[in-house]
Amino acid sequence: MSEAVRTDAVSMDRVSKVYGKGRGAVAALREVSAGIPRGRFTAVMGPSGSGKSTFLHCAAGLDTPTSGSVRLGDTELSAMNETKLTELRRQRVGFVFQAFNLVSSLTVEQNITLPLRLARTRVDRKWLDEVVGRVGLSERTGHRPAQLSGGQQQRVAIARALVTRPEVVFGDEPTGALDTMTARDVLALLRETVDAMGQTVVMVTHDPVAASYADTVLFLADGRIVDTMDAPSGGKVAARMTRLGAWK
Ligand SMILES: Nc1ncnc2c1ncn2[C@@H]1O[C@H](COP(=O)(O)OP(=O)(O)OP(=O)(O)O)[C@@H](O)[C@H]1O
Repeated sequence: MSEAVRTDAVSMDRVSKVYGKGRGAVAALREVSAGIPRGRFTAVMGPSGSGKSTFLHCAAGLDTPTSGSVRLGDTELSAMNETKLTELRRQRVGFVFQAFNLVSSLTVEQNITLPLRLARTRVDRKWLDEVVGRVGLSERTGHRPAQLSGGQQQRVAIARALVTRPEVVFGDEPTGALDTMTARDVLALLRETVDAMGQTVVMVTHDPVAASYADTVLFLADGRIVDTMDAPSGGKVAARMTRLGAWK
């Protein structure tokens, strides 16, 4: 394997994030160091308030750490200003959130290609067709979001995240608003983007079964990574979460 292939998609080195100042200050991340391997599916779990969203936001350049270093590939994010970070988020990463965040007046295809238009990038028709086919929406490209089920809307959001060929897709509770069966379909799709397309995916979740779709689970507690688990099963993840006091 070449050096370039082995490097992490995201590396975090002693990342701390403190919200607020003085006595009201909250340390959301405390000297977190982690590598997100390329072409793998990583889940981030932990009790409520443990810092999962903050971890994801710092890793994705949506939030700036108070101290420490975050690198996307070879690019150091902490040195970038907001304009450069916006550009980087548009071009190099994709996002899937719990709320699908689709534009209701646009068709499925227009929603999917929106990041390209914002970045003034040409639509690669072949790639668009592949992405749309992969998420199973080829027959729906002219529909509006309101004409789709929740699961289909999240598929549109996943296609929109993939269309720019991002280095990493970040998901913040991407199945949080979906029923169990639909959630499994969406998780299987994320898994497939890793296995069939070589995509790197990082996902924050509360759900041990969702985490079991990942290759590796990072466990956060009180702003620190306290454990990692490879080849997770729902049962093993749930047991670990119970030991962290997540479900008292
Ligand atoms: N903008 C903010 N201002 C002040 N405190 C914040 C802010 N965002 C997060 N926090 C605090 O930082 C800590 C970590 O929050 P974070 O949202 O990262 O946790 P989480 O593990 O994602 O939680 P949950 O599972 O409940 O969504 C919490 O104590 C939270 O209250």
